[in-house]
Amino acid sequence: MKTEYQPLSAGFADLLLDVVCAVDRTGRFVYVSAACERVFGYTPEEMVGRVMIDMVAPEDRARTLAEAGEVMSGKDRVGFENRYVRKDGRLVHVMWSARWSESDQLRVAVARDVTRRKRAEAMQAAVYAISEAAQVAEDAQALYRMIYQVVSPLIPADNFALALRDEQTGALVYPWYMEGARRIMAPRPRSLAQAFNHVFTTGLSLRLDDPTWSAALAADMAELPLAWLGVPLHGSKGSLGVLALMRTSGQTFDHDELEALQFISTQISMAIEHKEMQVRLQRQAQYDDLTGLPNRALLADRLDMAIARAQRDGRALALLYLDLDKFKMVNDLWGHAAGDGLLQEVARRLQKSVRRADTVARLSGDEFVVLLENFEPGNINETVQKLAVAVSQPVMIENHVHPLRVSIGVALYPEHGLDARQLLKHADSAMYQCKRSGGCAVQS
Ligand SMILES: Nc1nc2c(ncn2[C@@H]2O[C@H](COP(=O)(O)OP(=O)(O)OP(=O)(O)O)[C@@H](O)[C@H]2O)c(=O)[nH]1
Repeated sequence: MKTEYQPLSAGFADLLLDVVCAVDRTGRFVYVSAACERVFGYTPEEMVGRVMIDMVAPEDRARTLAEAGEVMSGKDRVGFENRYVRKDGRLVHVMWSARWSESDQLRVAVARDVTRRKRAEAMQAAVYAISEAAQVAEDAQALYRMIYQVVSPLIPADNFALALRDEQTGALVYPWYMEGARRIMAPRPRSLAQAFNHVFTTGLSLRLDDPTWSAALAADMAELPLAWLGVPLHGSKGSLGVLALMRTSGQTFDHDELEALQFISTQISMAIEHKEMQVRLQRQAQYDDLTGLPNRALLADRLDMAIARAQRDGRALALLYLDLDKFKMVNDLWGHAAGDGLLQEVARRLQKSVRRADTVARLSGDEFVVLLENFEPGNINETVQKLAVAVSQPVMIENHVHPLRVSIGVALYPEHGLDARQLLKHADSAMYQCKRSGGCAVQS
């Protein structure tokens, strides 16, 4: 039975939450239902007559035209997704159901806003990507870059900056940022630093569209960042720093973007903390806490590599084993802290006496090793003498001049050994011989 009742003509289309639309052969909208204003930001009057493809995000245009071709060839299509640029400049993710009406010579379609679902999927993927980055990033800088690569497609901005708490001073430092054409981070006006500090000290997110902040920025810089979004990074032991995005295009950040950045910042904080701990542990495993010099483990690695290079290039290397004479007396007379200070001073003196490419390591207590690469064996006495003189300068301890002496034993590659163990053993026993004989400077 044919009914006279025509639902669409009764205004039903305008009650739908999805957008109903029709596009003619030339690609222009000829009809759009009222929901278009919610989805695209344009009223039906503003949309009708416009060329559909002009409203599609540029990156999605080619495949959108291909899809339109499929529909016009008579295929009913459901589930195609693309992005439109809304009137306010933001992107909206749309899922389509469309078919060609031969009688009307129109493409008729229903569009559903799937931005929220897309965002939720993107957030999940971002959280996963960041936790993976924390595992695979080689160092902190690599991790910061990966964080940027995850965040930037999620919340587009032309400036991105990570500000982190400096362990020594407790103040914010800026270890990583990415700038757009209009540079903001490098000049870093005072008011911008204030915005970072505000988020850092309050632990609260900030969207910089507050007119008082903007005025302060305007006074500081000619090219004002019109939008700034900063979220705190909370670590397990307090504030880690701030992650901020800046737009100079005039487009502000919306509440959804603030929420997205806040959501992902938890994962970012965990990743940064994880990496910081890894770096600390790595450092502790390779360096001596007191002097900052390479420890026995790192020396072993460097020595192996140096021997391999010396062997390949047919060059010599020298290993000097140093032990302070009567160091125990310093501890006994002036206390352990004074002894520590003296060991640090010896480390400084040794480092100043060799080339940057050479290695000065602390093995334990008052024992140090110096590894000299590309060494001319004929210069050994002169070199040892130079080091002995540098180390043996008297030190001031609590306003007393304390004399300092050192025993040094030398091993040369390949003369005294072909591997690390042989060389260390030779240099060590040469040093003991030196010490037993009452403090000679050179003994190989
Ligand atoms: N202050 C300080 N002392 C240390 C540290 N590590 C080891 N020592 C002390 O350094 C001393 C090293 O021992 P020895 O090499 O036998 O002392 P020495 O008086 O130099 O003896 P000789 O080498 O025979 O002249 C010991 O008293 C250790 O307790 C440290 O990190 N700081």
